[in-house]
Amino acid sequence: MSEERLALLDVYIEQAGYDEVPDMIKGIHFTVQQGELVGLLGPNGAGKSTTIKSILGLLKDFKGKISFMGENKSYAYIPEHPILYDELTLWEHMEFAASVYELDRAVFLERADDLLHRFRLLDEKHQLPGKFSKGMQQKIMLILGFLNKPDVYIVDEPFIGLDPKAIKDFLGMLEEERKRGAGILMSTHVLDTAERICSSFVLLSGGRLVANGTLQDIQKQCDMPDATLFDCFHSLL
Ligand SMILES: Nc1ncnc2c1ncn2[C@@H]1O[C@H](COP(=O)(O)OP(=O)(O)OP(=O)(O)O)[C@@H](O)[C@H]1O
Repeated sequence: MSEERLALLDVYIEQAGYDEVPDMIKGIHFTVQQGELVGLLGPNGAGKSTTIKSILGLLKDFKGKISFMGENKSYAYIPEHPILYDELTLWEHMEFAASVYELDRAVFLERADDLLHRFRLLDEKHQLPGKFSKGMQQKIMLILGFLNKPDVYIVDEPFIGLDPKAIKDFLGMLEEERKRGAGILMSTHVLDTAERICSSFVLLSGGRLVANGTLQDIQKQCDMPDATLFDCFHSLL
């Protein structure tokens, strides 16, 4: 990534956590630049979700600074577990999101149609998503996230539950958004996909930052010049 690119998200976490352990994560800083896809990696319990909660402003004892920059200073959060209203249809969810984002009606209708088509949910648009499969519900979260075309995406483990076609559609959409200039932070355990699609990585362990940089930077840090991300990950942890 070139140095002149704008940092859209600047994360500086001095410490954050929960009542019992207020410093569950500590000393974590990194940026997400325009057009960059940053993989947030680490074993179970490493602090990935806590980092995301800190960025979203959900932790009361947070110490540090989170700065969103960019044209609109807008972001979308795509959670790991779908959060849906039982009494709203898929289309009503989309209309609700559009009104929160204050999207122009014509823009909304065009994007909505495109997204429903891409994720193959056109036939289900007037149905209640409560009875949809987990993967279909996950696709709704992706659709709602992509609707606003924000500056920054924060995506928590998107691959679990999606079928291979949906993963391909999702990755295609991410690529388009990167090309548009959006920055993406994505937590995942799927290291081979992360290695293929991410431009840089933030590796956490035990609530601390273990590595931050491109695959090349991380290979250098491990002194394993041709190693895969998977091998570097295990060497560093
Ligand atoms: N609400 C909470 N209250 C207290 N401790 C919590 C809470 N949520 C998470 N933790 C603890 O914070 C630590 C980091 O958890 P976190 O969910 O951030 O890890 P993660 O890297 O996202 O893990 P996974 O890959 O399993 O999702 C863990 O030790 C966990 O037990």
